[in-house]
Amino acid sequence: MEPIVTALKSVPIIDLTPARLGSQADKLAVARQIDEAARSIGFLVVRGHGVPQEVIEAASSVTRRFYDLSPSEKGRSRPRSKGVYRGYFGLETGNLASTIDEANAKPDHREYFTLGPVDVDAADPYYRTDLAKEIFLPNIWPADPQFRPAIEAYYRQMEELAGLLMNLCALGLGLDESWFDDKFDKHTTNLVLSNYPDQPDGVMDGQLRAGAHTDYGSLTILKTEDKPGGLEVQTADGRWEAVPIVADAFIINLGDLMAYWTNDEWVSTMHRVVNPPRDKAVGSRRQSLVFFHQPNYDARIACIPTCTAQAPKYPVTTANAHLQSKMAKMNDTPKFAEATN
Ligand SMILES: O=C(O)CCC(=O)C(=O)O
Ligand SMILES: [Fe+2]
Repeated sequence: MEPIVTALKSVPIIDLTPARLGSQADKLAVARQIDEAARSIGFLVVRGHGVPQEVIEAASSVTRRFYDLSPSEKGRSRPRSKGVYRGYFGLETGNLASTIDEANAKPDHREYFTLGPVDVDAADPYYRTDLAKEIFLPNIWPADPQFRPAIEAYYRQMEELAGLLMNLCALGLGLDESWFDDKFDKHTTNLVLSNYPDQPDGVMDGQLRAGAHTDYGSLTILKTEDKPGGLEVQTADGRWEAVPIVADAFIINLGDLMAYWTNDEWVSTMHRVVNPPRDKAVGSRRQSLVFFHQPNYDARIACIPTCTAQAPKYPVTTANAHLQSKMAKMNDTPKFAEATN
């Protein structure tokens, strides 16, 4: 049976099938729907995406198995040195609301596992500079022999879907569909597997599963679960609304770089993950597979040629400079310092 679709007019559900299998005109029609969502709410739900269900299920199930391990077993996947953004980070190591400079932001009631690109060609000189070596760090893999193949397969499927979405974004913005290609051909995307545990004892005052924030990259592809205590977006008039969970679909949202590229014609929308109601706190455990599509580290982020109706608002930057400024705030927590010592 299909889960209930929460009625929410502001986050549209878009079928990608015509963009994958149809004519150029079909593709353009889908691109227009994406453009409309991107201008109004910055979130969309996509179905007909072509990602095999078994790849999603395998990635979800190894993730679940990983989070079922004891704290000390999970701790074996912790990074061994400071500054290594790979592997397992425990509860309250991250503080998403601090990335929007929220005073008094509490660390997130979430644990996560993060990995970077899975097909780096170590012989390519691009990856051999000192900066590139800091960015393309080797991934950390837990002992479960099924974990790495399932997660790598999922990562590669997300790369393909993200490529399609970026082509559609380019078309939606009136650019050649390949406009973003050379900005993502050596992308630095992190896949974050997040777990929001049950909250039998409640949480600190003001603490959330994930504090309000915008995402830092170009776009985010999210696979999550329909559980009490879920994802909310902030609408233009400041209200928080639940994002619909649709079977066989992914939630997509734009990140800051899209707002910079488009001079705010497209929105990087504020969102958060709320706590379950107290009477549903047990059994509310929720996991998310979050693909933060992030350009090449040296990609130049400047107002794109079709978005110059107003004078450019943002100084020119690079993808990595923006990411690092956000990560420094996100990881400025006592538990992050402990975890990476
Ligand atoms: O778990 C979710 O639903 C979304 C989490 C999120 O917004 C993030 O990790 O950036
Ligand atoms: Fe987010």
